[in-house]
Amino acid sequence: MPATPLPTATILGYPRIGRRRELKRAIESFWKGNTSETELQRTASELRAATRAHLVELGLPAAGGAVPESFSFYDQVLDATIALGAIPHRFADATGGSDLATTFALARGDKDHQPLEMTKWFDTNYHYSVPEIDERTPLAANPAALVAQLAEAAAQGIESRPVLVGPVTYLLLAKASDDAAAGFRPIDRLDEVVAVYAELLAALAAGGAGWVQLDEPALVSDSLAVPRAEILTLVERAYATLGAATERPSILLTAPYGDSSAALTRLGALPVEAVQADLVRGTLPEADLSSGALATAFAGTQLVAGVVDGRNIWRTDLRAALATAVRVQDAGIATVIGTSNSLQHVPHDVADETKLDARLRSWLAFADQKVAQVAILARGLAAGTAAVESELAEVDAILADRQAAPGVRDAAVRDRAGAVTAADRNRAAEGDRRDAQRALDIPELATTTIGSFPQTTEIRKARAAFGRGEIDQEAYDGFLRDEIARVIRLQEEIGLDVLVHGEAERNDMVQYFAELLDGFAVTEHGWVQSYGTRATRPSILWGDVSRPAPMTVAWSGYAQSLTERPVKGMLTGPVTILAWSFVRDDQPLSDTAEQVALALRDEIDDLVDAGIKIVQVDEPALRELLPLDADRQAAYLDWSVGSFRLATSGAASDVQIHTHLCYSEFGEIIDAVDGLDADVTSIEAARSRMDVVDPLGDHGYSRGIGPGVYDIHSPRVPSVAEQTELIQIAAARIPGEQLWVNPDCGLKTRGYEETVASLTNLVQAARAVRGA
Ligand code: MET
Ligand SMILES: [Zn+2]
Repeated sequence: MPATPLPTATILGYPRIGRRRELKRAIESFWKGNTSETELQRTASELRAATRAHLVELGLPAAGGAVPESFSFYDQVLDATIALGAIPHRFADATGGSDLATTFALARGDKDHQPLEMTKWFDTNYHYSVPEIDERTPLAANPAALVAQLAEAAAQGIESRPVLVGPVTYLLLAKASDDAAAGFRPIDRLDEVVAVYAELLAALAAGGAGWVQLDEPALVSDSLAVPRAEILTLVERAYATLGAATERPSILLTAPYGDSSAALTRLGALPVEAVQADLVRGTLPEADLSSGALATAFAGTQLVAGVVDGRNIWRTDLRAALATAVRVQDAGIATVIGTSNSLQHVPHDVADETKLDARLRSWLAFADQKVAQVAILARGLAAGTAAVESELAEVDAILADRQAAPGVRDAAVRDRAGAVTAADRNRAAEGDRRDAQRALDIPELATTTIGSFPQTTEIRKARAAFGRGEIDQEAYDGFLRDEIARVIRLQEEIGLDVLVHGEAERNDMVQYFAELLDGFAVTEHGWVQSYGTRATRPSILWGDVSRPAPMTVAWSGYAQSLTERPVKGMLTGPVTILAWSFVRDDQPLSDTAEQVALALRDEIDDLVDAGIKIVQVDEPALRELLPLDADRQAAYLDWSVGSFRLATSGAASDVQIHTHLCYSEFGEIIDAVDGLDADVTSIEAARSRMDVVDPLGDHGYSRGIGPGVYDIHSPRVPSVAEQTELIQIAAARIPGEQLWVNPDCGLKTRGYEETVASLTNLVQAARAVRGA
């Protein structure tokens, strides 16, 4: 039993990067050698202290473990790797010195070591460093950082709660290292890993921790290697052991990012002191709630009701959130107000957005506002709804204002979306399109790129100068036109078949469109960590979406005017625009996607009128938004594919529609990819050495396909021989007239030298295979 119960207000985690991305700057300056490790540690420690004090100021109790210790230099999964001492053998000679040095060595690699792979964390746009585990990976508890942070907090008069990715999730997110025997699965080492967690917990208890938080989002996912029912059994096994440990803090077990309702009663029965449920994405187990089974399971266990949404930036409907928490409490369960997941996915503070429209701003809640909301709800839960009636009424009024505000609902947009018919989602038959597109005169094994060319310092400088008003529109446009002309000439010289304009005008493939569409707003400081020191600034999609004017036609049309070869128009698809923005929560995502699709449909029309014959609509986030919950996947794939088809089906048969998806694990969505009905699809494949061509071959995929032959994630230049071999692997399974030759993804993060060398080799490789 907990010595002290968890206070009734908590959050699962807070942004780590700093209000002005101080941590990013400090780390990058350390990487450059401008500051010492001691200085970096001092900055980090100051940032942590400021965060703890700020959370208390915002209403989290200083005592009792309400304040999470969720700092990370780089990534929380990597932190768990360090805490478990699970350093892959291949890094044995690369670690060194301190935990921090090891962290950066694993995250970034060096000339002799590929870094740990990075992949998306559940259905978010945050990337974690994938642990590599085999039978012999060392495991040894390393609680130093966790204990030190606890002591730091104590010195500040705050009793904080260390946060760690839990053992089951950690192992399910790991991959078997290259040294592992065939059939080895990291999860096979669960018992050993749990023993190390027990040691970590003992060290935390000795260090004075009253509570520890162990995150097990694996509990809500159907997308992991182990079926969900089995994950629950593994969690039960792990926490039976951890719960039985005598030297440990009280355990808060969390199940963020999705629906744990089917597991919640069993989780409540575990020998832990608190369990969190995401009640935004998820629901309560109604039958067990009304029968009393949930209360029985939770006897002696607190339930952290995750009623404040940690994934979006809208003010919580406090009345509804409180009602949910009250239902749990009235069932006889000790209830704590919490967030649905860590606030690491939202920016710091709405108050920083002084340039945002005041009315829009009043509807928003970033991390700080969400903490304050948690505190209000906790007061309401303790003292009754009446005690917080004025706060609830204030939110009621704000939500009503939002619903009634101009632009939130645009009759013309809604009428048009309402009139969409099935015919609007269908193009002519595939064969007819193939015939009509022969006029494009595209060779077998046609070579092309994915869209962006290197974003050079000069491009960034020009954009910044234009942003500051130092150069005018005319000068900036002239700069971009010169850049486009250069990129077109370069592609002709290299000998590519289908050209691109290079995307020099785009700061970001989503934000560019968000700035030109109605219904979006852009923030000034709304940074969210994407991975390591990288952050993105998602736009806010707040209203009905429409296109006041063409967005890309001038650039693409200009590029096409410079060459005889076809230039691909380049658009970002509806799902990706939604996935990488903060989207409205007052209507189904599918409705929002339809509006974006209609705007893109008009853009394609205008591109074609301007002489563009090939249009690529990128959907790299199609896989990312796939719900973790298997029950919700079919409906998602249906609307997401439908929105792509709505965007692209206005194109006549002689217009070739391309799409691009940059990941290779697409076996599970191959039917959906087929359903997009794009004439040509490019996908990532180089790193997996064309693994995707087998599923495609088995599937009998009949349209154009461009499996990447050039890994653009590193500056390495792939040789002609290497790219030839990859093309040959693909050509063995896919007929030449269907096969395209292209890199894995866009080139914007690459330098020119390596890009030119790699593309030159790519063209030669395609010619070699064609000639063979
Ligand atoms: C993340 S997918 C990127 C596609 C985009 N057209 C580019 O080349 O950059
Ligand atoms: Zn890509």
